[in-house]
Amino acid sequence: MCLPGSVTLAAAENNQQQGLSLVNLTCERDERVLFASLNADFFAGDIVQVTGANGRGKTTLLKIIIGTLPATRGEVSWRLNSASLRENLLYLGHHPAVNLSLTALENLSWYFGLNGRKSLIHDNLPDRDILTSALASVGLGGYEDVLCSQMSAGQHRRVALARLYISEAPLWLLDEPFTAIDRAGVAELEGVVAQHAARGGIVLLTTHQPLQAISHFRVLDLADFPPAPVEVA
Ligand SMILES: Nc1ncnc2c1ncn2[C@@H]1O[C@H](COP(=O)(O)OP(=O)(O)OP(=O)(O)O)[C@@H](O)[C@H]1O
Repeated sequence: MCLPGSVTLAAAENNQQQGLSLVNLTCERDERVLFASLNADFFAGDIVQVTGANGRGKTTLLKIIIGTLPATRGEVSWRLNSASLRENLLYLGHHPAVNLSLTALENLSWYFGLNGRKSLIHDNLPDRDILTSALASVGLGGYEDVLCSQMSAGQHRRVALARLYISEAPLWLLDEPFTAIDRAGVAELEGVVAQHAARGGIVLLTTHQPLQAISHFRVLDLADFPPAPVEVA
């Protein structure tokens, strides 16, 4: 099966066999090569920190992996135990993507397609309990019904990160997830990432901060995949 960009899906028999391969991936933007001939494999249990200086292409790489940007050359090959990338993938983008005109609970509800309308959330107590608990886990207990327009940047990020506590997707792609999060919050969230990998999940994340609370992770440094030097005649 082919998806937009350079993404293909292959069948995996179970969660443990799920994974992702980047094959000879090269990306040019505005006639500038960001990275070239990037090969990497990701397996169940992997935590991979994608590193590189500002503008090196970390966000671009994640977008290529999920198929919203095309690679110039090469292939992204997912191995999934169901045909749906959407079911298997949790992607948190660079921006928290919080709707300011909705409450924290409505935003979280919307993410999961439960139903963003307040009346239905309130009628559906089991869902509300699950979402309320997730918000409490990111330090937003008591903020369920507060409009996001009345929250800080760090709280917006926390609303988005609450998804980590209720996601059943095995594959997490997190672009700068800890931006605007205080130190205690980062340590807690690193713990959630580590637990997810310990259960057989795969996490790719970009962050400029060193990981403190995660003991086993790999680094994918985009500086290791530089474009070939231009030959001067
Ligand atoms: N919307 C865009 N249109 C064209 N080029 C873009 C666009 N966004 C980014 N770029 C280019 O792609 C390059 C890589 O950007 P990207 O956001 O992937 O970098 P990054 O490594 O995630 O950076 P940062 O650490 O600053 O978030 C940038 O240097 C920029 O020149």
